Amino acid sequence: MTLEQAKEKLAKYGQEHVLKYYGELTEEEKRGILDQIEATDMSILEACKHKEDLAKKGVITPLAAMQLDEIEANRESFTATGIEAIRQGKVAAVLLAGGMGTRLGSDNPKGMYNVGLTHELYIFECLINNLLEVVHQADAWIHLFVMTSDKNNDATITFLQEHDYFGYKAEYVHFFKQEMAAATDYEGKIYLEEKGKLSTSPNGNGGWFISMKNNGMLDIVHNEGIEWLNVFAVDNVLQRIADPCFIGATIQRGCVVGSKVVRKNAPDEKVGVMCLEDGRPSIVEYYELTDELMNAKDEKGEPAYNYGVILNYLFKVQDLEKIMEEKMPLHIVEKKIPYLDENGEPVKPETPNGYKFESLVLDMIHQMDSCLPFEVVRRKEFAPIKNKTGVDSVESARELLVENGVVL
Ligand SMILES: CC(=O)N[C@H]1[C@@H](OP(=O)(O)O)O[C@H](CO)[C@@H](O)[C@@H]1O
Repeated sequence: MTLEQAKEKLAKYGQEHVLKYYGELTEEEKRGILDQIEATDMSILEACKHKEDLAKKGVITPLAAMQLDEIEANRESFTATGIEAIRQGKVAAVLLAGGMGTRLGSDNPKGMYNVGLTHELYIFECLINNLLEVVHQADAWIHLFVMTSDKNNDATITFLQEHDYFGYKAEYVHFFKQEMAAATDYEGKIYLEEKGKLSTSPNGNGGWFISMKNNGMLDIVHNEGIEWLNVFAVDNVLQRIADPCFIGATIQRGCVVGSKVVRKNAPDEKVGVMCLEDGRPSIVEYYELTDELMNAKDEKGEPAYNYGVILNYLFKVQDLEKIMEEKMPLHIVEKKIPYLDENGEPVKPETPNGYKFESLVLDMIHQMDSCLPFEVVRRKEFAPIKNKTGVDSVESARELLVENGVVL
């Protein structure tokens, strides 16, 4: 993009200020900021002007989950169907690993965090071990796509290479980067992180499939005949990946998405809840859950929205391709964004000072025609590591790993 073109684009969105220091930049920095301006989707920034409308949901009603007793009664048959699909190469896994271990006090990618006590045991290693169990059970390799971000791509690739992918077969591991979105002040003006660099952050986990497409991953998907993608988050060290029983249940029920859920342990637990929205499957994220929904009861007096998602979804590729062109809802999140003050000095704010813009994977569920909420046993499959200590932490995950026979 030329300087003239950049100016034109910026003028359209009222963002001319980002070129304030352009005259002081080296040739390389000039190229850098022009490239960034070209790559940034600025239309989304308009969203802060009608922020209130963004999170508006339709009419929410309960959606029943397939519960543990029903799953147990059909385990053999579901598992056989799942194993068959895996052997035919129809299933791949997608690890969402664009995040950093910041909240765990680390500057590394989150997956590089060591949860071991007497020996090294990294988050990535736990996940790969879990997937390897299925590889052995099915006696077939499963393609693993790893989504990184600008912030952690090189470190992630080097780390996994250095550790020989923890025993995974290298040809079956593919990396792709998630895209970045600009971060702004409360007026929707993009911050500068450096004189020649816009402030950006990863665009949320909802961009995973588009990023796969933009990075050529769908060629692999098509060439290999992959029909199902099991998307999962880096932080849950206990989760079963490409779980044959879950795959088989989703296929047998004729659903285009499966979503692993746990029974919530408290009305305000920080998990998205499965529901119907205007009659279609949907998820209300915990920070958007109203008190009314939180406390609603069904006819048996049980909480009506009692199933929380653990961020482990099985999507049918064909249906993902159908919705690819549809616009996803935007979520605006308040955040601490490092910026340059009016004198061009870098500032690291202590409190939130602006917005970042994200699309969320859970919104894709609402774009799908059918979804099977599939209950799993919390203490066997849900040990998310969000913090260092307390709820959903390194400590609680260690306890659960030990309980499940993992030596730390
Ligand atoms: C946007 C998104 O996918 N949010 C997920 C994700 O939330 P966190 O904010 O990362 O804790 O993980 C939760 C499970 O640990 C899940 O319940 C929730 O829906």
